[in-house]
Amino acid sequence: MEKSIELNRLAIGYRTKTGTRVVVSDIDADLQSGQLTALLGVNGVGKSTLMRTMAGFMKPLAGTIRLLDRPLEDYSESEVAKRIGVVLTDNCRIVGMTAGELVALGRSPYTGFWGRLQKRDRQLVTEAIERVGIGPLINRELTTLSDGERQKVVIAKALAQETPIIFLDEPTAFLDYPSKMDLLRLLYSLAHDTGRTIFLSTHDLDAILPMADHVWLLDRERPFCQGSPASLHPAFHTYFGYTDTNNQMV
Ligand SMILES: Nc1ncnc2c1ncn2[C@@H]1O[C@H](COP(=O)(O)OP(=O)(O)OP(=O)(O)O)[C@@H](O)[C@H]1O
Repeated sequence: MEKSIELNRLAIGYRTKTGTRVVVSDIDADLQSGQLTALLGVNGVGKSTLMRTMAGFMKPLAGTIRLLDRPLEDYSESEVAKRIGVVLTDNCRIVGMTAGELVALGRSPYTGFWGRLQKRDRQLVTEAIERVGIGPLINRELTTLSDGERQKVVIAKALAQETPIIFLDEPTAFLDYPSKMDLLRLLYSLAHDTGRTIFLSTHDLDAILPMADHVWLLDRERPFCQGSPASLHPAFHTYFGYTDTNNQMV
């Protein structure tokens, strides 16, 4: 296992016309390859902001981010796209595009947006489609799919992108229970069998805690903390009123 991302004294938030809005500060943490790390916290605490900042979509307010042992700001956008695949909650609805075409766009960091797919690109797209089980959907237009179906397509696109690191913002949000568990098993096996770094945010404690190798906790009142699910178990109760018998969610 290696550190794939390292945060030092990171502060995240927004620069607005009236000033700076700090969402979270003093984050010291790292993500390891071969592990599934879960980012937990109540609504509005800063999970998406953190993920967007770590993916280079937003600038940190302070502190540093290192990606594969180099400062994140030293990478170009396309260099980051070859290293981090990002699945956000926007749940992509591009009019006129089929599911298969969206998955194929996962290869665009290598081919350019309009680039032709080579044999290996097509093979990776096919493998991603099979792995997520969306074969029957590939000729359907994205706008005709259910939220859960579209979510799986976006995840297949991230797999086709073949990055060593994958970020997913609430990937289980639209999924029914069997699909949720299938997806978490898939992400766990991507981490453990292929050595990828998987980093996902979720409110679904019961589903994620048995699967996660590591947990990051964001809270408005308390400093950032991280650890194994077992070591943080008392904190889940303090932070979220969670017990593992009543199916409460964060
Ligand atoms: N563009 C923006 N400008 C200013 N503040 C913002 C902006 N986007 C989000 N925020 C604020 O930043 C804080 C963190 O939001 P964020 O979306 O990161 O939370 P979250 O933990 O992902 O929430 P949820 O679980 O509801 O998705 C919130 O208070 C939100 O209102």
